[in-house]
Amino acid sequence: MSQVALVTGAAQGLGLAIASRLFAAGYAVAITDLSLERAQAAADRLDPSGQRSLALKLDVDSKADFEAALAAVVERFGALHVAVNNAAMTMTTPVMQISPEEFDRVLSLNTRSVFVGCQVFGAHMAAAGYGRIVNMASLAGQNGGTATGAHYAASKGAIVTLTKIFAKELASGGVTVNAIAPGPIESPAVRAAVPPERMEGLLANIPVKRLGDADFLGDLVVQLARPEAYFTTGATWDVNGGLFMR
Ligand SMILES: NC(=O)C1=CN([C@@H]2O[C@H](COP(=O)(O)OP(=O)(O)OC[C@H]3O[C@@H](n4cnc5c(N)ncnc54)[C@H](O)[C@@H]3O)[C@@H](O)[C@H]2O)C=CC1
Ligand SMILES: CC(C)c1ccc(C(=O)O)c(O)c1O
Repeated sequence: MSQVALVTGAAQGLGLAIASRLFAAGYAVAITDLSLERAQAAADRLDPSGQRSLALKLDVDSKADFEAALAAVVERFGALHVAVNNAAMTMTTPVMQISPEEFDRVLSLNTRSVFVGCQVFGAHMAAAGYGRIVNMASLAGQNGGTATGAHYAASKGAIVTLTKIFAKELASGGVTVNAIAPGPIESPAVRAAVPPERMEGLLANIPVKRLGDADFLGDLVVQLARPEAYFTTGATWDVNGGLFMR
């Protein structure tokens, strides 16, 4: 039986790249997203036979959706070994104009979702005595991001802290919890956020002068998901072309 992974926000972008690399590494993969149709379309492209994939609706704002997705994965594949809390939203509003409601919305979708995902998936994994959780943070959570993304940056910084807390809590259950903090990665979201005329300026600021590679992030998840990766937990893996160094 294959090892089993679940990725949130996996219908496109980095989540899809991560799901694809896990699938290529032999995992059975649950591709989850806000829209079941988009998750199903991504799963159909990845795995036309449907033998090692499962498309699910999982709105990360809903704890019930996490619980239902876990139950569906266990029913179909028998277990869940790897969970990637990837889904998030961005909003761009000058920091002094962000309303409390907008702040709450971003923190709920980006941070509370990771908290709930670690609780729900972590409890299942710890009961089984084994698991791997990877949380998607961001360079913005390390360096403060931009003046129009204060809530986004704060939401991602909090993921780094939550990752350490759950790593300690779940270690005795054989579960590791790590975060990845990417800088700008070649992806639909970066292409949408950075118009062509601003791309040169962005690249000029990156020490390696290139965008990051989404498949590399997927391969990093595959490495962190290996049983042999038991000794890295609570860590945040920077993938940012030199934009932030500890
Ligand atoms: N693209 C980049 O360069 C960077 C991305 N990141 C992080 O990587 C992750 C993925 O980013 P991208 O692929 O660029 O984003 P994206 O916007 O292309 O994809 C996000 C996916 O999440 C889904 N989603 C949105 N709300 C959801 C909800 N409530 N429940 C479930 N799914 C939902 C969307 O439908 C979409 O499929 C995010 O956590 C983001 O903050 C971090 C640093 C850089
Ligand atoms: C694709 C989005 C807008 C994006 C771009 C850059 C960063 C970063 O450098 O930290 C992000 O976190 C993003 O989400």
